Amino acid sequence: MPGLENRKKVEAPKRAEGLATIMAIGRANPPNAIEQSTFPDFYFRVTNSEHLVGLKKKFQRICEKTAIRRRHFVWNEEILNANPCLRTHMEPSLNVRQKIAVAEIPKLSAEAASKAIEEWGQPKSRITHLIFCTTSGMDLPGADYKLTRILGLNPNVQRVMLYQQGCFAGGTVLRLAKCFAESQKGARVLVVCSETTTVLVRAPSEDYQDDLVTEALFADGASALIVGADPDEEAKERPIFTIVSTTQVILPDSDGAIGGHLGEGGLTATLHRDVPLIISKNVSKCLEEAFAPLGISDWNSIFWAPHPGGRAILDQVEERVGLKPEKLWASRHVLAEFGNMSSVCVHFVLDEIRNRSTKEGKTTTGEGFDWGVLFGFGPGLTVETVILRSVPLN
Ligand SMILES: CC(=O)CC(=O)SCCNC(=O)CCNC(=O)[C@H](O)C(C)(C)COP(=O)(O)OP(=O)(O)OC[C@H]1O[C@@H](n2cnc3c(N)ncnc32)[C@H](O)[C@@H]1OP(=O)(O)O
Repeated sequence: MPGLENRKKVEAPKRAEGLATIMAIGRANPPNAIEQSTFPDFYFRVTNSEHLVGLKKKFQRICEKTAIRRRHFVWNEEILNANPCLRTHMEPSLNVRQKIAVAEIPKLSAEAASKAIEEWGQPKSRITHLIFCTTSGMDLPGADYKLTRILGLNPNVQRVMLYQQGCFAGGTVLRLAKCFAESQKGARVLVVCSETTTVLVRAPSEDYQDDLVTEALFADGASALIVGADPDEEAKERPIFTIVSTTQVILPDSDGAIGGHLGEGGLTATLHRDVPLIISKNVSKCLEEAFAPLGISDWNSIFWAPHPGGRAILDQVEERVGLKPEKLWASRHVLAEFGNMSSVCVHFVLDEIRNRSTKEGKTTTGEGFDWGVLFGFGPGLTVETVILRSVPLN
């Protein structure tokens, strides 16, 4: 049949030959930074909650246990004062939160994306796909559209917008980027995560003390990566990590352990006390399944990039898996210096790992190790496991 051959050509675009690689990493934080040691005083003062003496003491205890030193926010005291509904516990405030997030999320992402594009060193016109992920500021058209306009990307860039995924999505975006990069020769995917606590910040309440952990942990930031297969050596494209495999799983007996509900009072998060236990109990199985095809079972012989959701999660993973104390240094560092920036964190962790590897003269971008693992943890409980391969440094 004469038309059949043409149809075959249409149906089978050329795939990339190699695996997807991360070619650049950019990051951004808003300028307002608050030291965790002063945060309880600030938070209780600005929300007119100083009379809740016991609650403040509890909040101080939680803040001290977070192992966070500093967090950045797009909101500041002036914004809170100008919008009193953000300083109450549950007053209707979604319109105000939306307005701030819708304006700030694209700005923050543009800063991170510009840095990634600069490191990549190629013309923006080579970007074929955009994956944008945020838990804040749903809007039409979305933050993916706004970023495309701000950066001046091609109008035919193929966009995917992921709203409301939570912290595991730092892995999800890599899973999707790998699909795009490998299924179309020459594809270059701009991956962006941008998160703000504008949806979360509210006054403390005696009646809803679970919120204290949320207020003590989360922070604002953005990350951007360029992902593509078959690096163009002539154009000086240089891979940092290869994305070898990706999987997502819902953990057993974890229903409702992490959740978030968006309503008139903003996003209320549920973080069950057993989250660190549930994650640490299941990490070994995720590792065994992911690394079995590679014949790797010594978890100290790989580099580690787990989402620093909270200090207790890192502590319990380290203990259960039998990791040497230095294995989680990058996740602990990002937690300490930036707090839990949800989907953004794991990309900061990768950036720290490759930077320190270069600085300390290691043989590979993965601290001298060949293989590594990135874990996204989030609502469900859902885990994203991403196996990475480092690149030799010379
Ligand atoms: C949003 C997403 O999609 C993905 C995410 O990243 S979700 C975030 C995941 N992170 C977590 O779930 C937090 C993990 N937990 C931690 O890191 C630690 O438990 C912590 C830093 C919060 C506290 O440290 P700790 O070593 O457990 O200290 P501990 O002394 O036991 O607890 C301090 C106080 O916090 C309270 N607390 C601990 N975990 C709590 C929780 N999940 N909810 C409410 N209160 C909690 C304790 O009851 C205790 O209160 P008192 O002092 O009044 O007794």
